[in-house]
Amino acid sequence: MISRHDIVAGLKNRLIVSCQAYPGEPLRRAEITAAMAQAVVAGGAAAVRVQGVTDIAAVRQAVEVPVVGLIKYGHEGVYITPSIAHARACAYAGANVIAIDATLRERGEGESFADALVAIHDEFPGVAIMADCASLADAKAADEAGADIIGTTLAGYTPGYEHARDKTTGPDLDFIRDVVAAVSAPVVVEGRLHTPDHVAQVFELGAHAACVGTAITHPTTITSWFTDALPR
Ligand SMILES: CC(=O)N[C@H](C=O)[C@@H](O)[C@H](O)[C@H](O)COP(=O)(O)O
Repeated sequence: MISRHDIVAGLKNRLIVSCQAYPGEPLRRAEITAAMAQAVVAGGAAAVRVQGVTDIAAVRQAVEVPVVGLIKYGHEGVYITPSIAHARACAYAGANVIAIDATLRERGEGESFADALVAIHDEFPGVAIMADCASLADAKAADEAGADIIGTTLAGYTPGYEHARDKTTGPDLDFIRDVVAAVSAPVVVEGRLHTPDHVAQVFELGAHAACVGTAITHPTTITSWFTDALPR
């Protein structure tokens, strides 16, 4: 079996594509997510990021590339794989990498990011952990805890958090620069990468891999970018 270190090494200089539809949206069906995953892999995606056990299981069957799994539980506070039980569910569904909120915020179950990391590494040694961070403090703590990947996913999305960063238009380049300089784990840049130029920029800053969601797989938002350009 391929080790979690090999999974992460295989993502170097590659693109991960997040295939997610949100609650109530027309594309929110596992077979559609699986087809979307196949489509982005055909375009060169080296891994796919998928939310929810049903979608993770469907995508695991549909593509050969690593699946970065997460469970969103609610949409406020700590909502990305907020407990060890959620992380376990991702692993059982077939995720090769599990994305977990790595902010230093309080969480309901009282389990920290580090608790979840230790539990999953212990129970599923082949599964890598991606620390979804919102701040430099999160990234340093996650690196210290032994995260396999440091992700910039949550920068700009943690209102009220003492370490919160403003939501930049496009990627938060200052944050990315600081994280790359501060941690030893590979950095996957995720969040508001809307153009190929954004992707090129973050690799220049030292990203290990880039993860793009909305700009590739969320047609409602992409359409609104175009309708916003129509004459009024
Ligand atoms: C903040 C949060 O909950 N991010 C989520 C994480 O899984 C997704 O909604 C994003 O689409 C994903 O991070 C990719 O980012 P972007 O869609 O900007 O390329």
